[in-house]
Amino acid sequence: MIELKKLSKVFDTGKGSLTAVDGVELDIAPGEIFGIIGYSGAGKSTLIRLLNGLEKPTSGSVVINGQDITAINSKDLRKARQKVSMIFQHFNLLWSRTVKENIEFPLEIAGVPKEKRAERVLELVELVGLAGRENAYPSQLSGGQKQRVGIARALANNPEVLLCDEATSALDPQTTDSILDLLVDINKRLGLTIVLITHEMHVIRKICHRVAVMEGGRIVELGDVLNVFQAPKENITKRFVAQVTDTEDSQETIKHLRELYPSGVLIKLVFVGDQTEQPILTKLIRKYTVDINIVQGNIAHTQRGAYGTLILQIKGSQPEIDEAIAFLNAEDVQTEVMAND
Ligand SMILES: Nc1ncnc2c1ncn2[C@@H]1O[C@H](COP(=O)(O)OP(=O)(O)OP(=O)(O)O)[C@@H](O)[C@H]1O
Repeated sequence: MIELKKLSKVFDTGKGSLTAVDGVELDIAPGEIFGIIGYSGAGKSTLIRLLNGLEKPTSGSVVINGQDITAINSKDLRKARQKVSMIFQHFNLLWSRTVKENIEFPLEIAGVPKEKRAERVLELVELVGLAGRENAYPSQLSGGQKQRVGIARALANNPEVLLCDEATSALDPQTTDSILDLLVDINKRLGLTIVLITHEMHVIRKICHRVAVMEGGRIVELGDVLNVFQAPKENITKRFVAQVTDTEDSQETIKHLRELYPSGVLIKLVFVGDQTEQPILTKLIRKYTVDINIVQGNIAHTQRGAYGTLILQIKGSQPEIDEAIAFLNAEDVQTEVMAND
């Protein structure tokens, strides 16, 4: 669906050149919700602007549905852009137009006849849950409602790809969740491919199937969301995962837990998918003569299944503890001893 090949963008800043996107190779499948996460300056916005042809690459190509959008003339590019639409952090609505008129705008530009436009606007208003608010002006809407207008407008010309540029960053947590639910719903109902950029791991966790982590213009880690949560490789990815799971493995945290739980073994367990629903700890306690304290726990649900971490204090004789850990590993629970007395 989307193929990025050796994609680079170098800006001439006056003080020298700056590589914002550096040799990115990426394939995004049709119907996928793909997230790109990175801190400010990582190159996410530049990458997304390259994806919709707003920015021309210095080298490499962007192929969408077999068409290289970096190698076509401006007329064809305009056409290709209709297949790729976008929603923005600050909504970018026309303030002097009502909800209905904002949604109608891209249809007018595409030359859709008036009657057809009215029909389509009605459908879109229903789809994004704005029925009854058609004649309101953006200034009369909440942030979440404004983004719903943005989504309806982006879907007006039946795009194949929806790009989301920090689409929920200006919203409160509850509204963020409702907009993310709407995106998942649209993805399922319309089979739309969604590519989003964000600096919030919560967004990736909640709706993405796969994630790429960007740093210094490069993709430094890429994978299925559940795998990345379970076993982040790069330090930057670990920091993003910690945003959501809350079980930071920093020396500071371990020291603090050790002070609170000074004896026995402190062990971190990682459960994935179906395991999160199994009574593994019950089995463990029945089988081995060890005492267990639950020190910290967390479960996160992703589009690819659940992911949980648990920190336990296990007390008992060393051979019993070793056997208990071997049992957990045999049950495919990932374990990591954080401290041992
Ligand atoms: N038009 C431009 N001219 C010069 N430098 C640019 C331009 N656009 C972006 N940059 C630089 O490219 C780098 C990547 O910026 P980009 O906006 O893509 O990052 P980002 O990950 O989206 O960060 P943010 O979330 O802060 O926008 C930054 O160092 C930025 O200053």
